[in-house]
Amino acid sequence: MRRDLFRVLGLWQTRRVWLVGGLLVAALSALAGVALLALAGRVVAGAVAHGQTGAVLLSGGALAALLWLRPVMLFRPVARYLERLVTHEATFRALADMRVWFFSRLAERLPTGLGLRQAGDLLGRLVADVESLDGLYLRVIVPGAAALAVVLSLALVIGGAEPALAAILALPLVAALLLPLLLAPAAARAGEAAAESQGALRAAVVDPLTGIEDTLAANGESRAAARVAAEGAGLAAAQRALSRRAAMGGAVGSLLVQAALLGSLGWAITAGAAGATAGLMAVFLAIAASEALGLMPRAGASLAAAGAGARRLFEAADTPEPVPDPPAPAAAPSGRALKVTGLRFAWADDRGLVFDDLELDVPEGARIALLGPSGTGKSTLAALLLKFAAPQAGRITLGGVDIATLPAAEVRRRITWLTQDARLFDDTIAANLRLAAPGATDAELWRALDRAQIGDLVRSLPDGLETLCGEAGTRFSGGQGRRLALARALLSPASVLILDEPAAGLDADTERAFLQTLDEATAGRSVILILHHLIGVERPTRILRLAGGRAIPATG
Ligand SMILES: Nc1ncnc2c1ncn2[C@@H]1O[C@H](COP(=O)(O)OP(=O)(O)OP(=O)(O)O)[C@@H](O)[C@H]1O
Repeated sequence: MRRDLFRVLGLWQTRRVWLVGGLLVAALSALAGVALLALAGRVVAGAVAHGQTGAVLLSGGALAALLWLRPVMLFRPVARYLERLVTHEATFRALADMRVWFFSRLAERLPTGLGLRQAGDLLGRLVADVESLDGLYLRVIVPGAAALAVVLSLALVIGGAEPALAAILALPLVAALLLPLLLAPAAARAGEAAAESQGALRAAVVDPLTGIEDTLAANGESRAAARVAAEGAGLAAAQRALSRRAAMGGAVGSLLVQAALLGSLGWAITAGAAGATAGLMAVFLAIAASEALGLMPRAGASLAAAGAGARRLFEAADTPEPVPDPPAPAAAPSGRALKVTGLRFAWADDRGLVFDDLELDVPEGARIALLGPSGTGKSTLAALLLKFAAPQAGRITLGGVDIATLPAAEVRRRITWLTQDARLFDDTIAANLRLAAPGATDAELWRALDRAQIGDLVRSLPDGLETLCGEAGTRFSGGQGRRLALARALLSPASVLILDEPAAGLDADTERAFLQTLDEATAGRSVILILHHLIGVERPTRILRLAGGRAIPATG
C-alpha cells in the first residue's frame, strides 16, 4: 500500500505548487484556531487573576491578548475559506491529471480490445478509484499537516513554561496524529473489498446495458437486475465495514482529545494558583486541538481506501505494453511498399500459431485481395501491421524499414485499418470522419461520404454533417454505420489501407458500385482488401488465400 501511495504522490509532482500551497494554508488556518483559543485563554486567565488580586486593569499580557483577539477572529474564517479553496483546487487538478494518465496507459496497453477486462470495471477504476485518492490528500495529508502544526505550536507555547504540562497535553494528541497509520492496515481489507465491489457493480450495470437489445431479446433483464442487486449488496457491506472502521477511529480520536483536555484540567487543578494561567491556557489549547486532531484517526479508513484505489489503478495501468516503442527509433521510411517475411505469431504461449513462416509482398500501389475462412488470421495480420501486437519471429518492413524499429504512431500514420466492427463514436458525423483527418475540409468529407455510397443519405438528414451518431453509432443502421466508418477510412491520408470487408452492409448493387469506384477512391495508395469471397469487380493485382498460417496465391 505504501509503495502505491508514494507512487501516486510522485505522479502528483506536477501539481506540487497547489498541493504544498494547500498544506501551508491548512496549517495556517489551524494555527489561527490555536492562536484564537490561546488568546482567549490568556484573557480569561488574566481576568481570573484580576478578580483574585482586585486590580483595576487587566495585566499587560492579558490586555495585549484581548487586543489581538479581534484581528485573529477576522483572519480565521478567511484562512478557512482559503484552505477549502486551495486544497480542493489542488485535488481537482491532481485527480484530473491522474485520469488522463490512466486513460493513456490503458490506450497504450489494450490496443486489441479489453480482452478479459470489463469496460465497467475499468470505468470504475477511472472514476471511483481515482476519486478515492482525494482522501489521501484531503483527509490524510492536509489534516495531518494541520494537526502536526497544532501539536508543534502547543508544545512550543506550553513547553517553554511548563514541560510536564506540555507532555500531558501533547502525548495523547501525538497518538491521535499517528493513529491513522496504525489503523490503516486493519482497514485495508475493507478498503480493498469496497474498491473491488465498486468495479464489479459498474461492470454488472454497463455490460447488459451495452448490449441491451440482446439482454431484452433473451428476457435477461431480471437476471441482469439480480446481478446488479447482488453486487450492490456486496458494495454496501464493504462500505459498511469501512464506515465502522472510520467510526471507531473517530471515537478513539475523541477519547484521546478528551484525555488531553482532562489531563490539562487535572494539572491546572493540582498546580494551584501558580499554575493557573498555564493550566487554563492548556485547557483552551486542548479545545483548539480537538478540531484539528479529533478527526485524524478517522483518516485511517480514508488511507486504506486510497491505498486500495491506488493498487487497482496501478494493477490495470501496469499491464505490460504489448508492443513498446523502440527506445531509439529509426528514421521514418520514405517508401510505402510492405513486405512480410518469415512471420510467426501466436496470440499467447498456450494458443496455437496463427502464422507460421508467412510471406507477403504489397508493392507500392498494389491492391491485394486477402481471402480465407473465418479464424484464419486476416484481422490478426492487420493487427500486426499496425503494431497492435508483435510477431514472435520474422519481419514486417514498410518502405524497407522494419516496423519494429518505428514508433507505433509513425506506422499508424502510414497504415490505416477499417476493422470488421469499426465503431462510430458519440459525436457528429463530421467529428467522426475527422478522427482520420483532423484538417479535412467539408468538401473532402462529402467526397469520402459519396465514395462510401452514403453521401445522399447524409445530405437528406436535417443536420447533415452535424448529425449526431450516438454511442457506437446507434443513430444509424448497421450498414449505414459501416459506410460512415468506410468514409472515415477513405479519408485517412495513410498510404496503405487495410479494408476488412469494406462492402459489408451494402446491398448487392451498391456493393458492386462501391467496389467499381474503389480504384479511384484509393488511387495512388496500396490496399489490402480482406474479403470472404470475391464478387468479380474488385480488380485486385493479386489474390491471396490465408490457410495453415501462410498466404498462398489463389484464383478467386
Ligand atoms: N485479440 C485477440 N486475442 C487473442 N486471440 C485472438 C485475438 N484476435 C484473434 N484471435 C484468435 O486468432 C485467430 C485468428 O483470428 P482472426 O480474427 O485474425 O481471424 P479472421 O480470419 O479475421 O476471422 P474472421 O473472418 O472471422 O474475422 C482466432 O483463433 C482467434 O480466436
